[in-house]
Amino acid sequence: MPLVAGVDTSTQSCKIVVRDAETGRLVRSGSAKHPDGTSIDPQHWWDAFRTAAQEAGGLDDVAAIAVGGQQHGLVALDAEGRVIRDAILWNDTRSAPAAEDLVRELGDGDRATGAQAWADAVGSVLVASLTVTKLRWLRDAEPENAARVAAVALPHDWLTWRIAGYGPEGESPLGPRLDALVTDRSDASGTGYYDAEGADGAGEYRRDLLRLALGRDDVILPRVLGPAESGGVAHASVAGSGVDGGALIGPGTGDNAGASLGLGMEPGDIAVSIGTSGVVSAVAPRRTADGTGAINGFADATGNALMLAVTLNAARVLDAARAVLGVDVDELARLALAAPAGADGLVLVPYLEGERTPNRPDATGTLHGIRLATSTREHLARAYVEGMLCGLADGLDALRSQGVPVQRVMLIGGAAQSPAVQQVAAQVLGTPVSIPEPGEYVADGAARQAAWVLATTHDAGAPAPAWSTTVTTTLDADPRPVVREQYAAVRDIVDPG
Ligand SMILES: Nc1ncnc2c1ncn2[C@@H]1O[C@H](COP(=O)(O)OP(=O)(O)O)[C@@H](O)[C@H]1O
Ligand SMILES: O=C(CO)[C@@H](O)[C@H](O)COP(=O)(O)O
Repeated sequence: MPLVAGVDTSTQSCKIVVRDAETGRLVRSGSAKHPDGTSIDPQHWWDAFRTAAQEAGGLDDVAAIAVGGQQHGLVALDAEGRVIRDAILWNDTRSAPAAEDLVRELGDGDRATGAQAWADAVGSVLVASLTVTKLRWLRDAEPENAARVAAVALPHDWLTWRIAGYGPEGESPLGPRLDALVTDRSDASGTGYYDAEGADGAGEYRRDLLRLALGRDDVILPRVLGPAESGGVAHASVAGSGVDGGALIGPGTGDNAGASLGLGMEPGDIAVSIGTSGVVSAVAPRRTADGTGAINGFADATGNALMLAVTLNAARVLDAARAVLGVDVDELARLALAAPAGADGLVLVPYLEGERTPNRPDATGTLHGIRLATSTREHLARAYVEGMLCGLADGLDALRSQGVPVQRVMLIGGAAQSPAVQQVAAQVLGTPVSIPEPGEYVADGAARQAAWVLATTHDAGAPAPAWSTTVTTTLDADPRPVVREQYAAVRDIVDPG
């Protein structure tokens, strides 16, 4: 049976799965870490990809490959295909003032008008995460770099381009063919200069908005491929990666659309992903245009919309708790579950890295309700888990308020493996919580896309392969209203909006 590879070039690491194209059976996998930081030389992604590919036993035998990746990061390339500066990632908030400027400019000076205009145009009100704000920041803060920009890519576009053999002269077999850059509708929809539903539903770049941000629009943007359209072939001599020539390359995806494809999500399903970002997402036939900014109206990887609420503070909140307490993930979970729901009033508002939803780029976290009785390791652990999940519960409410049906929640991402996260999720989200078997669902979605691309070489209209997802545990809803009530009270004190 042919094999396919799926890659997740995420914030913290690169993960690769090799699966049977027909059944979806996992055959091999590998991963490698990325350095910390909110701006990073993309060379690290390439190095991590090659290491992960080796750990996965090489990719010589795969018939197709696709890359899912962290969204929004700005990879600015010069005419020689060189990265002009470190990529500025989705969780870098330096462009928050630029986002505000762009919102007001589109509203002729009025913020509310501008916010709705961006939501109508591209599905999202601008915050620092979106690529277009990073271009405005570049124009203002680094005009010499801005003047050198010949092409703008996202992390998954850039890695796909390198796998195809393109890159700077001397570092790649095929050289700097900028017009060979490709992307997909899902990741393009997170740039802020692509309307996934424009051009009668076909999707179109909004070069006027790109020009508004950068001051010019004479830059190459990746060609947007269809959901199962091949972007070429992996190059045979990609040094050290083990990708053999002839492997078809899929369009790739933004990571959240990748997870949605990997999980096989249908309307009514909600994915709650707890990785570096916290993401509450749902597939819908059309996006809404939420002028409040709580919901991003992106595209999925199949032709639908993907509605998301995204927080900056998720798994790393728990990493911070572990650092404070000096414990590993198992002990953090044990401590959190040893304290009562609500932690006797100890509440964390977890804006440790600023926040995106709500849009508070300069906010800091707050620990409220410290008393002698709550000054225990157990209470602290519980407060961190509950605060992080309450931010996501607010996101789920925002999705509901946009009319998104909520039938079941699937918990994924690194921190979803924590028993404390699982149990507290059932308490604060107010829905049954399903835990799919541990896995890399973004990489799985990319692999499924690769299998889909492969299938279309025999049958142009083939559907995505019907791989199944195994749910290992389902927790009944276990609502504890006190947790969200006291969180909301403290949140509204520290962040009156
Ligand atoms: N059992 C666990 N409990 C809590 N956090 C965990 C656990 N396992 C992994 N993590 C955390 O999950 C994060 C990595 O998740 P991942 O989804 O791979 O992130 P990303 O996709 O953003 O790179 C890390 O911050 C890690 O510490
Ligand atoms: O910004 C978003 C989505 O809008 C994030 O979800 C990024 O796409 C990063 O994802 P992870 O690496 O945390 O999974």
